[in-house]
Amino acid sequence: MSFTEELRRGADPIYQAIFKHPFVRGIAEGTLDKEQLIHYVKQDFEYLNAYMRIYGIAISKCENREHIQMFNEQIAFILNSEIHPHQNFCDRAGVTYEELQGYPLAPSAHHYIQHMLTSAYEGTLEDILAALLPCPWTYAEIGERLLEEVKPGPDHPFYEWMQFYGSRGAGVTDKMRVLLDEWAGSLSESRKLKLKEQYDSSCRLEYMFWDMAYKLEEWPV
Ligand SMILES: Cc1ncc(C[n+]2csc(CCO)c2C)c(N)n1
Repeated sequence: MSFTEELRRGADPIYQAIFKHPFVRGIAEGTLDKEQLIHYVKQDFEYLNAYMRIYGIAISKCENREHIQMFNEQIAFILNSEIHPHQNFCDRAGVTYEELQGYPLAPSAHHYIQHMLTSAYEGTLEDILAALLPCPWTYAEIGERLLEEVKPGPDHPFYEWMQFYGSRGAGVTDKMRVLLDEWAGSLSESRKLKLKEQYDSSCRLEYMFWDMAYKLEEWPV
């Protein structure tokens, strides 16, 4: 089994909890409230800004152009394409995308971003990939499962969202996995354990991000 297969298998209980989460079920069933969609997009807009900055830190640690290009392409993809699923949520909530931009981070989004930033500033490229990987991997699996289960037509309120994440194949997930598997091959068991901790934390924080949006989580004071 490859290193990233081991990571995925070890985190399976978290993946299963994400698939069952009421926000994800709400996408399948088209039952999310306007406020929940708005909270998600406000927080995710900031999350994606942070994600691009972390790609930038990763670029600063790259030793060849092939790797620089991969991270650079991913930044461009976030800027130009990841706006489509957000637009789907905005349309359903009856708001413009622009009015949801520039809000402060809620606790779980804050925690997730801090976790990725710590990996990026303190770690190596392997640490960064381990912390970034659950983002595309969980969304690709959610999208594929929802397309398979719901088989949405264009009249489903979250048709575009499901098409976007469910039909791109493994894409960036595979690119990150190939690199991480290659690099992890020469690492000690204790370093691999550290990478697993980075990966598992991001999986848990993916769960928390859905939960934050569903419960409209804010700082209590
Ligand atoms: C909390 C959260 N997690 C994952 C994604 C999905 N996503 C964000 S960037 C990206 C591509 C990485 O190059 C993917 C798949 C999201 N939008 N929000």
